[in-house]
Amino acid sequence: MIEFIHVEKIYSNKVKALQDVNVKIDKGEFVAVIGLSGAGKSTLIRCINRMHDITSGKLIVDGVEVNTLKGKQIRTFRKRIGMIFQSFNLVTRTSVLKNVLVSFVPDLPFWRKVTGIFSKEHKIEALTALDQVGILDKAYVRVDQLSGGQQQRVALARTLAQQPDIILADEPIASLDPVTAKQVMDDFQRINEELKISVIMNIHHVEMALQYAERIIGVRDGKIVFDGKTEAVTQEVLDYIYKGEREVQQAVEGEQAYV
Ligand SMILES: Nc1ncnc2c1ncn2[C@@H]1O[C@H](COP(=O)(O)OP(=O)(O)OP(=O)(O)O)[C@@H](O)[C@H]1O
Repeated sequence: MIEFIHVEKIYSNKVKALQDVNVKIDKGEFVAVIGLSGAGKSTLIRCINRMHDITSGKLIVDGVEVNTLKGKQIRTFRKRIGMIFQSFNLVTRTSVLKNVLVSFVPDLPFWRKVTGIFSKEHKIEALTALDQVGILDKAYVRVDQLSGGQQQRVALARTLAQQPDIILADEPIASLDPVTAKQVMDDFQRINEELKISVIMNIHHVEMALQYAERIIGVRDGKIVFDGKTEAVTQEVLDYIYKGEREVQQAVEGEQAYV
């Protein structure tokens, strides 16, 4: 479980990116975080794996208070949390398989790191991850010969090979065409349902968020202004998240989902 308790994040330039954030996310949930550009969505998800330090409050992930972790503890903790980016973050001039095998590098003995030789078990795990996202046949293809959607699947396979409990996805479909974006969202859904991995996704495509996530968190000016089931998201709710219209706020007073 991920729990934010009165979390605040102030960047060194004094920008308050998160203000009094209180959220609990259970294992296996598929959560989409939506809101305007600059609302604090990336900051919210990047605090979970300690890419950013929180300024105050508590952030607890599976019983671990994230901000008390140090050095090697952070690396061990991060292995359980996969991260997917808009830009895929792959080494494009090498094979798909090698890109997935990279996820094992931190665990390798020194000589294997130096020689780049991976064990048969690691290769099988990497190929299994590629199979899980439907691109096993591309294992020996160079990444720069793949489409954007296929590259995002390689990134997803690399994360799966880590066997994470949680996947954080920061705008994973932002640079994909609508058809490919849908395929990648299908992958996330399958992984979430079949492997019971929690997915917390920062996403600008509201329709996609509503179609795939079971829960929506709306962020505005660093505050959570909506947190509820996807079915509860109406046009009024979206106006509230994106525009913060006072009339809307008054109209929905008393609704539990608004916070
Ligand atoms: N490293 C940083 N240093 C200083 N300010 C930052 C940093 N990262 C983000 N900010 C600021 O914090 C606020 C929240 O940014 P964040 O990137 O979390 O928003 P976002 O909702 O993810 O936006 P987008 O949808 O454009 O990615 C913004 O005002 C942004 O300018």
